[in-house]
Amino acid sequence: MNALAATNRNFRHAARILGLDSKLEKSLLIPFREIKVECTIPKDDGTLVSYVGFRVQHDNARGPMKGGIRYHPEVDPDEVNALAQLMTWKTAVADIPYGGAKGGIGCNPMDLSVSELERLTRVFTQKIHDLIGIHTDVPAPDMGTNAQTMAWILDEYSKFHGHSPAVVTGKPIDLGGSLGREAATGRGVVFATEALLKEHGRAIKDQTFVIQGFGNVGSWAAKLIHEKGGKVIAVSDITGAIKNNDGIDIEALIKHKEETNSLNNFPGGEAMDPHELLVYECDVLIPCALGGVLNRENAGAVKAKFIIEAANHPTDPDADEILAKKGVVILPDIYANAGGVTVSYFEWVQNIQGFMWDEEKVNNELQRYMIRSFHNIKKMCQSHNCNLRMGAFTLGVNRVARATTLRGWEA
Ligand SMILES: NC(=O)C1=CN([C@@H]2O[C@H](COP(=O)(O)OP(=O)(O)OC[C@H]3O[C@@H](n4cnc5c(N)ncnc54)[C@H](O)[C@@H]3O)[C@@H](O)[C@H]2O)C=CC1
Ligand SMILES: O=C(O)CCC(=O)C(=O)O
Repeated sequence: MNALAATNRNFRHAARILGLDSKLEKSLLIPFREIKVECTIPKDDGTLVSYVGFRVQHDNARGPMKGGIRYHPEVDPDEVNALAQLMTWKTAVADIPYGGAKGGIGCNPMDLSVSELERLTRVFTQKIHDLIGIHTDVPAPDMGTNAQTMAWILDEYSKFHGHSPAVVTGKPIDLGGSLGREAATGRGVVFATEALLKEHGRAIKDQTFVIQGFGNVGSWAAKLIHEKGGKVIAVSDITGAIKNNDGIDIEALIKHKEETNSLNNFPGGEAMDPHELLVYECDVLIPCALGGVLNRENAGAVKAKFIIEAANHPTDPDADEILAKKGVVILPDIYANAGGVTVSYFEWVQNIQGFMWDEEKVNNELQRYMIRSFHNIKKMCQSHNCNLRMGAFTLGVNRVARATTLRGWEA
């Protein structure tokens, strides 16, 4: 099922549970604005190449729209729409004063040189600079983008609007980025995992973990789990997959990846078929890469007891049903990966105040926000007798619905 159909289905299910009025339901579903722009750049060899850039601004009832920008060959309008909508519910679940947005360019960043990536980012920013802003829409990194990408957006935007560090988050520290933002999504995943496991009488140190994706989110999650004594027994990325049932030395794997740009030939692990990874025997499976990776084809074979959705929409609704029947507990994306946007909020607050927090404060506040949201989700699960995904969706949708109604927008 495509990402938008899946996200709409989850939203409608939550709206039904909440008994939302049909007009309000419709207004919450329709995006505020969809932007599609041509981005043509000269390649390093002088030839011209054109890409399509998207920014979908889904909802701003609770505050400026917020969400990452993705560079990936599979970026398409439906997926960006779905990801923007997920951001609206995610910021509401985290109870931070934002709406939701997402952007992307259909390109393969691995095929572009650094100067080509810079040109592409600057052209994209030129095309959307009037539609983003500190109090309207604040981009951040996502798959295929990073702090350097945010630095180029900040610089290009500032040419039109004056120095504006708060227009993007996930920036380099030297340009007003927050300490702790780079690790925040992975760290939030770990706080969320701890909260869930505690409820089941377990702890990270007693569990085995399988992680798909070893970029920003996957590598930080793996590193922090490893530090807490959890055994990471299999890891994959776009280059391949490795396993070691005695536990992979994650620090050594990070070093190997930095040196070789690949997981292959890591001396502390054995190569495995990447398709086997999601169905490998473990306690906790953490998808940290693409959407839709758990679907009706593979869900029946999943052996994990817990799935922590660090990626956005890794589980499609067919898989959700199959996994529920098997008793697999799923911690949904709009909660599990909210650590990134939560620290983005802290970064934005620091930029607006012109005051920098130390890293301990960032991490402590992040933990407080993640635990608070977990308990709020559990309360919704109890009130509505629903699973964690619907607990999170009803929590988020209800908050946005209340803000919409208070503004008088629903009629
Ligand atoms: N960066 C952030 O702060 C946040 C990211 N997310 C989500 O987390 C996921 C990962 O994002 P990042 O780590 O930022 O991206 P990234 O670009 O830093 O890393 C992505 C990783 O996925 C791997 N990958 C790509 N295709 C794969 C495949 N077919 N099989 C296995 N691995 C594959 C890549 O090799 C890379 O290791 C995405 O779904 C993103 O939307 C969610 C919240 C915040
Ligand atoms: O940090 C942010 O503003 C957004 C992160 C993001 O794109 C996400 O949570 O999926």
